[in-house]
Amino acid sequence: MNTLLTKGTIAPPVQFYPDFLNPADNLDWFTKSKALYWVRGEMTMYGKKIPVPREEALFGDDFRYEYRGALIKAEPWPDFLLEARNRIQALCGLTFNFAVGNRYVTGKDSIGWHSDSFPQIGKRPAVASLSLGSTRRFKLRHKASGEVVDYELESGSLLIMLPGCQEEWEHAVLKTARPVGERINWTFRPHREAQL
Ligand SMILES: O=C(O)CCC(=O)C(=O)O
Ligand SMILES: [Fe+2]
Repeated sequence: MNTLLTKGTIAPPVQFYPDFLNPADNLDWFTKSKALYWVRGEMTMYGKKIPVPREEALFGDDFRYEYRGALIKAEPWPDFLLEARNRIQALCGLTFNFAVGNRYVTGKDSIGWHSDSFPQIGKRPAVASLSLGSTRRFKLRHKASGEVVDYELESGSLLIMLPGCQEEWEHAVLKTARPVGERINWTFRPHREAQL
């Protein structure tokens, strides 16, 4: 399965495991993910409050986290998500204490160009991204050159953004007019406890 679409001259600092999950866990974890409590939040754009174009769910170790400007206590890990976190840690030797779930219900749901960088995530973080459900296109754009590299993230695939990826690249899952089913993505991240 070759899911890298564009061959650029600059290789993004990622590790890609297209078949990370076995078929049984793949289906089971998608079903369990869908059954969690998801929230479509609000964000401010040009001074206006608009719905976030995806649903979110946050889980993590027993810490206080800062998310979208608010201090939150992440929900405790569901068993399957802890298992996912532990397997990913064992694979790459990095540690993650927080997971952000994004649920893209239709092709209209998306996440715009951004980097996962804010003080609490620490310097040069690694971020591991596990995809479940429908395939969506994940784009990486090199900040300095503008070069874009696309990955088709199929269900059960794991893409690890290594240190340097957030600093030198942006990423996005853009809206699509193609008929696509629901997709859930989990990003496992390091996160320092927020200071009050
Ligand atoms: O859905 C994805 O593949 C990416 C999600 C993402 O970039 C994020 O949560 O910061
Ligand atoms: Fe991101």
